[in-house]
Parts: sequence; structure tokens; C-alpha cells
Amino acid sequence: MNLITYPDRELMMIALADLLASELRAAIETRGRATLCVPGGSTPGPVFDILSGLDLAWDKVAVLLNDERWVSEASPRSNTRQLRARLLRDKAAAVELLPMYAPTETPEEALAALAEGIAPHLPIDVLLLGMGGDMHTASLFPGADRLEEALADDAPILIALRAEAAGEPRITLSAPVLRDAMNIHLLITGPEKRAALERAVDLPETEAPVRIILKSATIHWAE
Ligand SMILES: O=C(O)[C@H](O)[C@@H](O)[C@H](O)[C@H](O)COP(=O)(O)O
Repeated sequence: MNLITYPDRELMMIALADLLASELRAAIETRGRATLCVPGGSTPGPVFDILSGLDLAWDKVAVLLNDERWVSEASPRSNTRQLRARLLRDKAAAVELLPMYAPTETPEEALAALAEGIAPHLPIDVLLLGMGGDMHTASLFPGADRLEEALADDAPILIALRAEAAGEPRITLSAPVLRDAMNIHLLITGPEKRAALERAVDLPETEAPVRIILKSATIHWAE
């Protein structure tokens, strides 16, 4: 495992934001544009705060979430809401946001249109992921109804799935889309997630979906 242990969370968030920014700059230099894909949840907020103030050609960056909870932006559970509040501001206000939500009753109704918006921006240049204590990443939850389909090598770009631990229905990028990213980072904090990560190494992907990127990711951890 390629694991970086930081002396504290604040240092980690600063170092990680700098690293993501330099990978975005390199992608823009090579390809003229870049795709950045980021998690929801509570952990990445401070990285977003720092990243949004860094200098780079943000107008050449497309941003999308790893996954979304099927709730409107009015809900505090909305990952898009957090993204707008913490990342799509300051210098990063110039990015293009690729939607991961539409106001349909079920995610299935919106899947095709959302995937169509994402397809031209693949592969992802810079991918940041989070992980839950149950070893899910993005919305690839152990026990989710369509997990096997989402883990398959020929999975479509987006999958809608439901899992007990997930709360509301979810939409998630599939394993092949995540695995194909050019630069992959996993951000975790605290002893519980560190222990979960170590357990994941010996488990199959269906029980520890985070395994799909463990070999290729740089893992960033602080207590
Ligand atoms: O929508 C989500 O919930 C996420 O994208 C998810 O995969 C998240 O990264 C982990 O659940 C960790 O969440 P925390 O950072 O809140 O622990």
C-alpha cells in the first residue's frame, strides 16, 4: 500500500490540496483541460476550502462527484450542495460542474442523461476518494443491491444502487471508471478507518469495495 501518514489533519489537507492542484496543472498542460472527481461526505471539506483558493486555469477544469445521494440540493445530505459551498467558489468558481443529480423521482430515470454529460470528460485526470468504516468508497457499498454490476469490468459509467447503510438511493461512478483515473488519491482520517483499510487488504472486493483502487491509489492518512 502506498500510504502517507501525516503528523496532523491540517498539514495533510494543505499538502493534499497542493498535490491535487499540481496534478491538475500538469493535465491542463498536456491535454489543454482536466477532469477532477471528488467525494462527498464530511472529510474532504477542508481540502476543498484550500483548493478553491489556489491558482490554476480553473476555467479548463471539469468537476464531478464520485457519487451522489438522491436528494435535492436543498438537503444538507446533498453532496452537490457541499461542492458548491466549499469548492466551486473563489478562484475555482470558474470550473464546469458536471451534474450528478437531476430532479427525477428515481435515479434510474436520470442515469442516461447524466452519463452522457460525463462521458466526454473521461478518463478522470485527478480522482480523490473517501472511504467509510465499512470499506465502501464512492457509493460502492458492501451489500448494495447492484454492487456486482458496478464492480464488473464492463460496467456502464454510472450505476444507481440502494444499500441499507446508504440511507437514500445513490448514484455512483462504476469501478472501471474510477480505476481508469490517471491519478488516484484516497483520503482517510482516524484510527477506525485506518484499521478498516488494513482489513480491506485481505477481503474480496464485494466485501471491501475500496480494494478496487488500493493498489493504484496514494493513501493519505492522519489521526
Ligand atoms: O456520498 C458519500 O457519502 C461519499 O462520497 C462517500 O463515499 C464518502 O466519501 C464516505 O462515506 C466517507 O464519508 P465521510 O468523509 O463523511 O466519513
